[in-house]
This record gives sequence, C-alpha cells and structure tokens, in this order.
Amino acid sequence: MLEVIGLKKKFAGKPALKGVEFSVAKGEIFGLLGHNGAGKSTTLGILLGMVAPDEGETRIDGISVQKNRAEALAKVGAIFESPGFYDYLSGYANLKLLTSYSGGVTKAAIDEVVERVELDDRIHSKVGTYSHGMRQRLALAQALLPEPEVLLLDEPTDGLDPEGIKWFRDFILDLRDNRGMTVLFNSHLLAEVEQMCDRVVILQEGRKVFQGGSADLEEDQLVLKFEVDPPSLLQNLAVEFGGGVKKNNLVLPKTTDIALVVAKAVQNGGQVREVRQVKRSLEDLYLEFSRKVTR
Ligand SMILES: Nc1ncnc2c1ncn2[C@@H]1O[C@H](COP(=O)(O)OP(=O)(O)OP(=O)(O)O)[C@@H](O)[C@H]1O
Repeated sequence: MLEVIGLKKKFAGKPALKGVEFSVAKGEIFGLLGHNGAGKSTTLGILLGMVAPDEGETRIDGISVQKNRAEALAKVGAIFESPGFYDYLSGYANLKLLTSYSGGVTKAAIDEVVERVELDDRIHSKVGTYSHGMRQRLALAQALLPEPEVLLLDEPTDGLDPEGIKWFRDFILDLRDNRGMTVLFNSHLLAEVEQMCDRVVILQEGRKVFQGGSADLEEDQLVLKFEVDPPSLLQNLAVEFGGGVKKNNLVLPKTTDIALVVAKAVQNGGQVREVRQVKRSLEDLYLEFSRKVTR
C-alpha cells in the first residue's frame, strides 16, 4: 500500500535522508521510529507530497506521490505537525471549513466521525477550550472524514496522558481490524509502538537501521531472571547447561528445558525464589542499534 524507494534529502547541504527504503502492506500498522532529527517527519512529509525528495520516490497504492500527487493522496488521511485549527471556532465549524477545500462532506458524515472519536458532547464548543487530547481527536476526525484507506500520522500520541494513549491505541487497532485501514505513524514512544505495530522501521541519522516485526525481536538464546539461594549456584547452573551469566541473568541455549534447570538447582541444595524469561524489548533493540551507529 505504501512504498518508500531510495529516498535522499539534504537541507542546506546537510543530509537528512540517506537512501531510506521500506514498504507497508495493506492493513498493516507500521511504526516509524527514531531519535530527534532521524528523518521521520521528512519521510512522512515526502509521502504526503509536502517535501520534495532529492532522489527516490514514494508510492501510495502504486501511484507516485511525486508524479501524481492528487491521485496518490486521494486515499490518504493525515495528521502532519500540529493541525492548525481556529481556536475561536467550534470543532464542528473547523471540520466543515477544512473539508470545504476538498469539495465538502455531508452533515451526517461529520456527525458520524465526531461520534466515533467521542467528541459529540463538545463538538459545538470553541476549539480554544479543548484539551490537548480533544484537539488530537479532532485532528483524527479531520483525517478520517475523507474516508481514507491509509492514515499517515506524525507523532499522534505526543503529549497525551496514559488514558489518551490507550484510547488512541484501541481506536487505531479497531480501524485496522474492522475497516482494514493501513496506518503509518511516527513515534518516540517505543513501548507504545511495540504494543501496536505489526512492523517497525528504526531510522538513525537518515538511515534505516532496522526493519521487522515483534517476531524478529525474539532472542536466539534463553535469558532467565533466575533468583536462587545461595546466588553462587547461578554460575554452576550456567556451566552445567552450557551457558553463562550476564547482568545477573542466566543465559542458556534456546532449547534448554527450564524445568530441568529448576530441578538441578533444587538438587544442588538451592532454594529457587523466582524464574522468569527476560525478553528483549523494542527499547533494548533501539538502544543496541543507536550504540552501533554512534560508535
Ligand atoms: N525544513 C527544514 N529545513 C532545514 N532542515 C530541516 C528541515 N526539516 C528537517 N530538517 C533537518 O533534517 C533532519 C531530519 O529532521 P526530521 O524532522 O525529519 O527528523 P525527525 O526524526 O522527525 O525528528 P523529530 O522527532 O525531532 O521530529 C534534522 O537534522 C532537521 O534539522
């Protein structure tokens, strides 16, 4: 549904994108991750035809944004940078005004989308009185009004409280599950992205350093938080099962039977207090790649 091909972009001679490539399948929720200045917004801006690449191309459902912007974006709803609403107008008037540029939509369509983003009780209040979360929901309503097949969202959960983030996550998952929506969004919130995305790309200084799904985050070793008394037994267990001890965790070959390790500890006179498998999070992976790149 989305193709990003060989994107290069310099601003005032300084490279912001150095050949970024990825693609997003229909119905996927895809996260674009990276530190400040990594090139996330530039990539999104190019996908939306708002920034011209020096090299490369972006396509939406096979149509080139650079060659045929209007047609390519016909299927897209977006939140890019802070949406510019008029504070002295109501949410409803803002939606009407914004959609009037693209031919307008019916009152019924506005009512339906307003109800979906749960703004119906405040939609006739001035936007100046809205909380940040309400503004984001209004932005989402504006993005959904053209009935898009693809949503492109720039830092959509930025500044939201935990409840707002959860609301947003459930909303996006529902759009994917019940309407087959394809969603690409930029974020710094790694844990959030991990819970929501089918796949992610991590950008570092304008380069893609990782692309994959949660399955790719799986360890090729079994890492156990293994609390045993006396703690000195940990080293014995590591030797016994052909592994090692790293940061107080027992690191063993992937196929090791955990029950056997526990039995062995008890057999050696140990008291096992806690055994838990430690999984690598997206954050660990992200930091790992950051270190590789900055080294
Ligand atoms: N219009 C512009 N003019 C000059 N430099 C720019 C412009 N837009 C982006 N840049 C630079 O390009 C690089 C990539 O910026 P970009 O906004 O794409 O990063 P980002 O990953 O979205 O960062 P953030 O998370 O801070 O929004 C940065 O060094 C930024 O300063």
